[in-house]
Amino acid sequence: MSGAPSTAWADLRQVTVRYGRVPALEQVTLRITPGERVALVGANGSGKSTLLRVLNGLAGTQAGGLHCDATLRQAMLFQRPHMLRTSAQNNVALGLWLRGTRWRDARLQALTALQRVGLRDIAAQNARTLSGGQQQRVALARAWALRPDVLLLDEPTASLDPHAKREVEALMADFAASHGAAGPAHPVTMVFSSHNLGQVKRLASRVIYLEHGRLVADLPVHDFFNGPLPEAARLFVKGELG
Ligand SMILES: Nc1ncnc2c1ncn2[C@@H]1O[C@H](COP(=O)(O)OP(=O)(O)OP(=O)(O)O)[C@@H](O)[C@H]1O
Repeated sequence: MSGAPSTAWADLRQVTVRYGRVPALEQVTLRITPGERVALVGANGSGKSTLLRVLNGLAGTQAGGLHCDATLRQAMLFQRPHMLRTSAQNNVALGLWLRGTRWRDARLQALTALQRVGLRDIAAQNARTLSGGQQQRVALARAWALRPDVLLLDEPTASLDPHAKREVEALMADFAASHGAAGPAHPVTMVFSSHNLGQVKRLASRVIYLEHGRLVADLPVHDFFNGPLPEAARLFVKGELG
C-alpha cells in the first residue's frame, strides 16, 4: 500500500475493484480516521466485503489510490470464524505465537483474552465443538490478544441467534472503547459490515452505504437515520427496518 502520508488511518481515492468483468467497487473515495466506528451497509453484493478486504490488504485494486497507516496493527473477523481442531486456548495462543511470542507466554495471554470474552471456563475445549456464538467470541479473543489498533469485521453476527448476537455485539462495543498497541491516546478503529440496522445504530459513529460498488452515502450515524438520504439509501433503510 502506498500514497501520500496522511493523518487518516485509511485514505482511498477513486478505488476500483473488479472480479473479471464484475465490478465490486467503483471509484470509492473515503478517509477513515483513528477511533472511528464505521458501519458498511448495503444490499447483498454491494461491495461491503470487498471494501473490508481492500482495507485489510486482501484484495487488489484495479484503479485509484490507497494509503493505510502501516504502523497501526489490524485484525479481521469473518461471519464464520475459522477454528483449528484444537483447544480454544491454543486457537488464541497460535495467533500470538505466529507473531513471535513464546508458546508458554502465548498460552497465558490466551487465557487472559478468553477471560475477557467470558470463555475462561471452556479454554481447554476443542474450539470446533463450540457454538457459533462461542466461536465468534474466541475469534474476538484471538484478535484482542494481538492488541490491534484497527478491527475489521465482516458481518460478525449474521449467523448467530439473538442471544449470541447481543453477547458478540457487547464485546464489539467493549473492543471499540479500548485502545490498541499504539497506546491510550489511540482508540481502536472499528469498521464492520452489517445487515442489522439496529446494530448499526448501537455501534457505529458513521455509516457508509454502498450500492453496486458505489459509495452512495457517507454520514454520521444520526444523520444517516434521521436526515435526508439519497433515494436508493432511503428505500434500503425503509426495507431493512420493515
Ligand atoms: N471472489 C470473487 N469472485 C468473483 N466475484 C466476486 C468475488 N467476490 C465478490 N464478487 C462479486 O463482487 C460484488 C461485490 O461482492 P461483495 O462480497 O463485496 O458484496 P457484499 O456487499 O459484501 O455482499 P453480501 O452482503 O452478500 O456479503 C458482487 O457482485 C460479488 O458477486
